[in-house]
Amino acid sequence: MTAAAHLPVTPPAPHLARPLVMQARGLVKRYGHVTAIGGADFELRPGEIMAVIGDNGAGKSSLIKALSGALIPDEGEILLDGQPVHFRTPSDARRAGIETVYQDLAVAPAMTIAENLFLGRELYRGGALGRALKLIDRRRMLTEATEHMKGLQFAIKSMSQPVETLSGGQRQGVAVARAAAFAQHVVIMDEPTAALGVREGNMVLDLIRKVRDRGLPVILISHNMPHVFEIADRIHVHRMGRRAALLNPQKISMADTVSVMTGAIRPEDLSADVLAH
Ligand SMILES: Nc1ncnc2c1ncn2[C@@H]1O[C@H](COP(=O)(O)OP(=O)(O)OP(=O)(O)O)[C@@H](O)[C@H]1O
Repeated sequence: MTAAAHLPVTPPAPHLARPLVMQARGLVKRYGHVTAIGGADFELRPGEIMAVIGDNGAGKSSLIKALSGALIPDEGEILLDGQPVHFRTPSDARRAGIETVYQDLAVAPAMTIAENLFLGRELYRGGALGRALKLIDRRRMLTEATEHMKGLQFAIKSMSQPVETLSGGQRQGVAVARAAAFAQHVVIMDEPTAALGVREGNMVLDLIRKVRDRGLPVILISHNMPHVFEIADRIHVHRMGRRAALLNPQKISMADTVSVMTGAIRPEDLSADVLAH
């Protein structure tokens, strides 16, 4: 037996042992003289809500675009379940199981909730011929939409209701529910509560928590600090094109977080206990 076999083995903390769902290393994106992403790192663990915060122009959107295939980085790498991926379009990212909910609601108001849930992924009846003839299986879409919404405890009377009859929060809820239905790996949400009132914003936060609790990790870009602190497991602070700090919202105050974001507190001056691991 070798000496090493006698060494005590300290198992890593359970959350550290979990593999990363998504990781970005050293991402760079330049537009002429402007560096939108300047060597950014990012990581996402299974089943967590990772908030991404940063001042205007910090480069949050650019980072998210790189992770969702809407932008091709000049340098760096993105790993999904530990494997390098090279997204050239948002469809590439969707095919890899990454769904994005954009700030400007991507719902079709005149269509029903069920149709919106299946928008671009309609179910057809009658096999290959039915698909060729575009025989949409409305009944199955309605049943599956109802089941899915029930699973998320989304209280809506009828899935055949046109989305234009819903409140802003409910519409955003439909967009979130659609992302949750099709995402295999990651849901990215860009300011999902920005245009909503207090009650509706809370409803969408609840829905995001349910998505997380069903095991899907969520990346949440938000300027709304109370929302971030209410819902995030970890906070990625983006500043000047890169990750400035990874914070633990259970340990750091909202005021200090904002100071890190604006540069009033240098990340290296933070005490170790407020950093997220
Ligand atoms: N297509 C582009 N062409 C030129 N410059 C760009 C482009 N996209 C982003 N930038 C620049 O890159 C920097 C980061 O922009 P980005 O939109 O990613 O920041 P942000 O943190 O999302 O800002 P905001 O919160 O205001 O949306 C800014 O200086 C921006 O002007």
